[in-house]
Amino acid sequence: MITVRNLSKSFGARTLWEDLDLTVEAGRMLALVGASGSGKTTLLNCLGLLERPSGGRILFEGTDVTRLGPRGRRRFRRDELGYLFQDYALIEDATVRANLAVARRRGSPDDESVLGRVGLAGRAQEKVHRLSGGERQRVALARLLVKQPSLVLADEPTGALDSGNGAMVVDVLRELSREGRAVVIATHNARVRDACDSAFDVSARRTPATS
Ligand SMILES: Nc1ncnc2c1ncn2[C@@H]1O[C@H](COP(=O)(O)OP(=O)(O)OP(=O)(O)O)[C@@H](O)[C@H]1O
Repeated sequence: MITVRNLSKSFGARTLWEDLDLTVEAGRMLALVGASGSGKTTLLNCLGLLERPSGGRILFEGTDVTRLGPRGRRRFRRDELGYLFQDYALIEDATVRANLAVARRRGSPDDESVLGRVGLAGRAQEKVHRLSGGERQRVALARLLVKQPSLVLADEPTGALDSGNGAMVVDVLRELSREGRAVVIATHNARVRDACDSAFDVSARRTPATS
């Protein structure tokens, strides 16, 4: 699904990582681990084409997506990618239903089934800004279930949550991987790391990984 070859990233004179190689196949979950500041979020941003690597290639189903122009990058993000960030990235002053509608595409499951899956049955008409942090993260999860992206990138998705909500996030990400999506999760949480098929230590940065 996604393969990284000889990837490097520097900010000025500071090199975060270089010669980074990893592969995540469809149906697999990879944990990105490593010390704070080692560049996990930066790697996720490179995979999501939000940031350009300093060198190397990112192949998505054989295509080097680092070479895409602005339109190709937008299309890749729109059609293939799903994000789960700690700040939820939701439209705060819109309803839960409107937030799900943004991700809807042909063949998406209906709102009530995904809201039921994340424990928000009957909440579609509520405004997102009135929801708690855990509920917002569940809306973000529901949006992933609606979008059904091929590649899911999650940055500390359980960081601000209690253990029940954290376990639900991991369960839903696992469900998405079982359905054939590749899932990459940056995390400091040992339970989340252990729930993944394998872990890649960004601090080590020369260790090849396959998931
Ligand atoms: N646009 C930027 N310009 C300069 N430095 C940056 C930029 N973005 C990130 N960095 C630096 O790169 C380093 C890695 O940041 P990143 O957020 O990727 O680390 P991380 O492993 O995700 O950290 P944490 O576990 O604390 O979330 C940090 O030192 C950060 O300050």
